[in-house]
Amino acid sequence: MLGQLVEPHRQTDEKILSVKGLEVSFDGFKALRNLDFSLDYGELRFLIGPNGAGKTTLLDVICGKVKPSGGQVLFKDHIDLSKHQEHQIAQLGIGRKFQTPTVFSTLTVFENLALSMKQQRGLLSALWAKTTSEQRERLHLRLSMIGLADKANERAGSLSHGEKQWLEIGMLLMQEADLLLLDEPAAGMTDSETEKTGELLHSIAAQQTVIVVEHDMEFVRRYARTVTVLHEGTVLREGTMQDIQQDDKVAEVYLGRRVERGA
Ligand SMILES: Nc1ncnc2c1ncn2[C@@H]1O[C@H](COP(=O)(O)OP(=O)(O)OP(=O)(O)O)[C@@H](O)[C@H]1O
Repeated sequence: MLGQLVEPHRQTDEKILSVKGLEVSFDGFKALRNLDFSLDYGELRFLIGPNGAGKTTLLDVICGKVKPSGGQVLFKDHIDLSKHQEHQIAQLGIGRKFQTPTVFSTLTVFENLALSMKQQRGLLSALWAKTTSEQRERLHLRLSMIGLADKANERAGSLSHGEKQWLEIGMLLMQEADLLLLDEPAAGMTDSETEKTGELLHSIAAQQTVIVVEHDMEFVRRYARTVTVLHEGTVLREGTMQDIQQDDKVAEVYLGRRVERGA
């Protein structure tokens, strides 16, 4: 099982996510229109765009919360996500983390992670049954990855906001999701927590694929590899942050209004 965690990325042209001509309508209003988007295995992709651009709606479609009115969303080149319910999509290997952490505050950090472990057993037996040595190894690996190894026995409720966010990311990692969808993972964090989060995203992307929706342009500048800019429900531009910052159209619709250009 541990071998899965260090599996090298595949070298083929296979995409982990491939979105074509995606349309989403809310009572006739097109929140997403003719949107094309694809993601290679092991990518760390930042999704940015002005308010109402469609970022959350795109994540909602990927995780099954919103059904498209047109187009195609393929996971691993062969799974049509529009045909699956939200819980099935989670089981298929797509994990979503919302902005507000939802950890079990009366349980310890370790127990929260153990409960999230991908397994056949029910919740209670997962908590009380003995973990195998292999499972403990996975738990400790994730604990150190999220920087909470020395807080394993503390109640999650006593953690700082940033630590709760990391714990929740760790819980997603325990589910062994292949694709993680993170909504503003560094929101409300201190500077040092923000830095650790940026580093954590990069270490996750060494093994899994990550999409991050982000408003904090300083965070994007520091940690983004490839950035996709959405505007009015479709992709406006895609490229490195440097490309994006130099793009006049992006400056016009987005960056110019939110951040000083070239800063
Ligand atoms: N359930 C809904 N019903 C009606 N309209 C919706 C619904 N959800 C989103 N919208 C609209 O769809 C558009 C895209 O919204 P979305 O939340 O995806 O944008 P966003 O890029 O995530 O914005 P923000 O950065 O402000 O979170 C907006 O105009 C929004 O008002």
